[in-house]
Amino acid sequence: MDSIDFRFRLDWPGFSLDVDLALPGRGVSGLFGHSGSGKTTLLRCIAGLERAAHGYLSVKGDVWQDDGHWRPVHRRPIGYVFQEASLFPHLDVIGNLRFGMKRVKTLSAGKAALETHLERAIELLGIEHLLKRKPGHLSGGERQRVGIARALALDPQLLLMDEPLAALDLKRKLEILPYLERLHDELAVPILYVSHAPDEVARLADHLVLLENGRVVASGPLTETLARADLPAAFADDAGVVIETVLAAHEEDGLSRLEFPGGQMYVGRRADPLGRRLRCRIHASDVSLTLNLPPDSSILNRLPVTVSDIVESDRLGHVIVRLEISGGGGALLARITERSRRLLDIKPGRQVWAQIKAVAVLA
Ligand SMILES: Nc1ncnc2c1ncn2[C@@H]1O[C@H](COP(=O)(O)OP(=O)(O)OP(=O)(O)O)[C@@H](O)[C@H]1O
Repeated sequence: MDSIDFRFRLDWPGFSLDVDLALPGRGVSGLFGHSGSGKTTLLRCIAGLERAAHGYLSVKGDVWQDDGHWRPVHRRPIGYVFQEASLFPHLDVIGNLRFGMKRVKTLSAGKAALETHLERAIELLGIEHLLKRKPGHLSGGERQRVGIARALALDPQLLLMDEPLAALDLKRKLEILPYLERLHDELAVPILYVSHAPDEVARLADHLVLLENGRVVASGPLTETLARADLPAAFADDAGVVIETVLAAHEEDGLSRLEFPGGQMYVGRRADPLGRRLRCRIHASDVSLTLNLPPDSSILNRLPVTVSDIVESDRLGHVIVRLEISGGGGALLARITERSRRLLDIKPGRQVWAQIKAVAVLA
């Protein structure tokens, strides 16, 4: 009852979409896939902008469409955030926010409740100081924050975000990511977040859906799905896992120590307080394997692991090795050459050391 369930089948010349999914009714579901895999088309089906020949959609038990019933787009309580927020240039920010709310009369609660949602959206996106500005006087990141606030002010039951950072340069992306994290942490509304940037999805999502040629290739909790040895081809150079850690200590030599079930890792000094949960990303290409612990290695982060799976890599002469971290700390992926695999006799069940060359702290 608390999930978002849908089935869509749509046939166009040269492309067909055929999906059947149940997504969690809370948190962020990342929808990842290469260009043309059907991510936008799927969001448009959910929004009611495309009418799939065979379609079913229920949001937390409320059926929005099935074979005999179709709720049109203006009666679906969704917020839709696009790559670029199209704001009315002649209206100031608050005018733009209020304009979007006019249609809400048909959707939900009374006026007072809507005002509360508007205030909350303004606060969440940190745009109080921008309310009187015209869109022409906003940066790309600020415009996008206004676009997200506009979607939230409608008190949506589902927030659809289609590559909301894709049009921004890196600096603006980094500026807006903390606001997206706030949405994730503080909002009860489920978010479907489309991106073709694996690191962005790894940072924000709890659940991951991988789409290829209009079909679902994988759908599951983020950490489990990223650690599957059979999917890295889809992620190419960005293949790698996410490990949830806790900041345990700031060491005297300028490093911070992160702990997780089964081990610990060191990263450059963090400004965060001790006890903070930090999500880390470890790319498969940053993990190498040794049979014994070399006494003279400069690599600090080394974990005892057990090989559980070996799959041919998308890169010629390489394999992807899945490694279970002892103590239930999850799994790592390593991309190594086929020659190294042979020389070290890497096979399922073998206990080895994983040397981690780089750990990126995502949040
Ligand atoms: N109205 C349409 N009629 C026919 N084909 C379409 C239509 N809209 C999109 N397509 C095709 O459907 C496929 C999926 O497009 P879609 O925009 O959903 O992909 P995407 O994964 O969102 O891609 P991107 O990451 O580039 O935005 C593409 O091959 C596209 O050319």
